[in-house]
Amino acid sequence: MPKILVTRRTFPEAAEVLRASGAEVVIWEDADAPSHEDLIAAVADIDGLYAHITNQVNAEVMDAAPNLKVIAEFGVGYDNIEIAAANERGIAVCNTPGILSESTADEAFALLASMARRTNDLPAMVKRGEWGDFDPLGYLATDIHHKTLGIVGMGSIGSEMAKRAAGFNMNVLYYNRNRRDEEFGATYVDSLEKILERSDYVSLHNPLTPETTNMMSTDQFKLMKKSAILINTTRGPVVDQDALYEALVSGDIAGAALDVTVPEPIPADHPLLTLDNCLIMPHVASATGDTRMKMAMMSVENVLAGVAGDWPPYCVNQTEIAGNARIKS
Ligand SMILES: NC(=O)C1=CN([C@@H]2O[C@H](COP(=O)(O)OP(=O)(O)OC[C@H]3O[C@@H](n4cnc5c(N)ncnc54)[C@H](OP(=O)(O)O)[C@@H]3O)[C@@H](O)[C@H]2O)C=CC1
Ligand SMILES: O=CC(=O)O
Repeated sequence: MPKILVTRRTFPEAAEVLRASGAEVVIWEDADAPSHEDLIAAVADIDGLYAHITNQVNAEVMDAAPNLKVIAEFGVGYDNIEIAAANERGIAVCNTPGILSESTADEAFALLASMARRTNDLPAMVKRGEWGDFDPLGYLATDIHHKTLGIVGMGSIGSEMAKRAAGFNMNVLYYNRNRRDEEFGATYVDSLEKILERSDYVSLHNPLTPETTNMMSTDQFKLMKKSAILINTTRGPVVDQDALYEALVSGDIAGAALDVTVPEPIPADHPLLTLDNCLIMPHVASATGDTRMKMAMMSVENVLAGVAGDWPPYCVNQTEIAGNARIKS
């Protein structure tokens, strides 16, 4: 009987499908995610790992799990998994692409709109009783319509962002390393520098990789318009947070909305939390009930296929491990 570890609580429906497969299923139900040491202890005899962003699944974890055949990440980003180590060991790595793109773009666009129309800071002012008499020059916001949105990383989520921006009559630019065939009305820009210079809003949707770590730092903020707003719903380390703080305080950019930070959770005394022009959400862009349920079911499908010796439907390293895959040995 294969054994599966689920590293966070999950929907009862997903747990039921896992258990109905006949596998032995262990679900980490604690409010806190397992520590790295807890994870190492818990994987000793597992065949499948249903993993979450809360844990780094590195070579050390993989070496503690000699039977591990498949890692099914609950999410599309899998930067928390040491993919080179999985490839070396023939462990299949899977994710949940596509199904969360619309919810994630909804949140990214909501962050953009909130920063533009000041739903981030003005309600707090009203609650403090500081709403003065009507003032034609007071509480001024920034338009969304006819402004330029720069999308960095025009993949599945970036494309959904472009569609939303079109509905708001925005001009849309995008930067990818490769120009797309389907552009959703957006205009391709061939460098990060150019898109930063030209955009009123910059929304990040590229994955976290060694190349994109600290991709947004002091030099990049200085290229942006002083009126520009940054939206980051991809991964915290894509933005150099110290440089962002300086840019927000010095006025190099006007504002930032972040769904993701370093670390997560961000400590309550972090300097970014003192700024009115910075809005921070607790990594929830995909977090609607419907979408999270679909992600859970896709993760279940992936992990069950892997422990049964089949290629998981959303395997990201099938080509790399074709010759040494544990699920086939
Ligand atoms: N906050 C949240 O809750 C969520 C966050 N995410 C994050 O969003 C990311 C994107 O997801 P998704 O849209 O599905 O991924 P996709 O793979 O569909 O799209 C990623 C895009 O980024 C581009 N890209 C890759 N590297 C670079 C680079 N160095 N510079 C510029 N563009 C680059 C790719 O194009 P090309 O290869 O041509 O460069 C591709 O178009 C995930 O990796 C995850 O980190 C996802 C879901 C929810
Ligand atoms: O952060 C979430 C993801 O799906 O990636």
